[in-house]
Amino acid sequence: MDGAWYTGWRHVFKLDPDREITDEALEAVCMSGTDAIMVGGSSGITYDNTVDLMSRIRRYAVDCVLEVTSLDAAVPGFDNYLVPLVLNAERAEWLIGRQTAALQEFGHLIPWDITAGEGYLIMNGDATAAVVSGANANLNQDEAIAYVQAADRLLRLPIIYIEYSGAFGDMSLVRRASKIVSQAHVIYGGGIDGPDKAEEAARAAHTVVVGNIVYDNLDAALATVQAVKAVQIGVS
Ligand SMILES: CC(C)=CCC/C(C)=C/CC/C(C)=C/CC/C(C)=C/CC/C(C)=C/CC/C(C)=C/CC/C(C)=C/COP(=O)(O)OP(=O)(O)O
Ligand SMILES: O=P(O)(O)OC[C@@H](O)CO
Ligand SMILES: [Mg+2]
Repeated sequence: MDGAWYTGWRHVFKLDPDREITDEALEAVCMSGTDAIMVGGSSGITYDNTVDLMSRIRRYAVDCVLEVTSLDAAVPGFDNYLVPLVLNAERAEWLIGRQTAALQEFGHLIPWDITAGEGYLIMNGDATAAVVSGANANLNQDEAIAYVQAADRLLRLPIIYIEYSGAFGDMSLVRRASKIVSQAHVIYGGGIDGPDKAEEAARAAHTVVVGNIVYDNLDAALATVQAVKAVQIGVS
């Protein structure tokens, strides 16, 4: 693993431009000590709601990263950009088709030095991202690990995102993934509802992403920051 901009992240909050957040809640999230705010969502993302959320986060010093899921919402001005590729999508459209279509239109504008691809392995079939991309989440652990190895060793993607959005995942899979990668950075997200699950995930993944609980229970969300920072990943 090199010293790329994401390698120091242990804890990240993901905020959805399509959901409401008060100024007070946003301030608490941005001042929480998290390593970065990732802006992204699977549906309802527009240029206007993305610009609006970015400019509100920009009042704070925290790094602000856009996960680009729609060309319409490719907003300039973020610190970094992440482009998802769904590894276990049923159709190539979600693995590489939409991305190459975007490059034909936008390729000359992309700030490559602050942009990285992320190989999404979507393991919760009920997650919006799984439904949108038709991901085959019905994988056993060995099959899932084969995707991780393909992304790391064959495609040499810099980031592998094990996504259980809405449900807490199999930490033994995440641990195995973090242990087996040769160069990729493993991000885990899904179902973290407070410090206990955050700590468990932090022992298994390089980076832990906390999303929906920000909107459902802010205090529990804020408590995940210290929980993650207090432990080290338990793989080597
Ligand atoms: C200067 C300038 C204009 C900068 C922009 C530069 C830039 C980097 C442009 C990118 C160009 C490019 C190649 C874009 C590709 C865009 C694209 C259409 C990609 C496809 C994305 C994709 C595979 C989407 C599928 C769904 C998915 C994996 C989403 C990931 C995010 C996610 C899971 C969010 C969580 O969603 P949420 O709504 O919270 O879900 P729940 O309901 O489960 O909570
Ligand atoms: O919303 P939750 O379930 O915390 O998941 C976080 C993130 O992985 C979503 O893309
Ligand atoms: Mg969400």
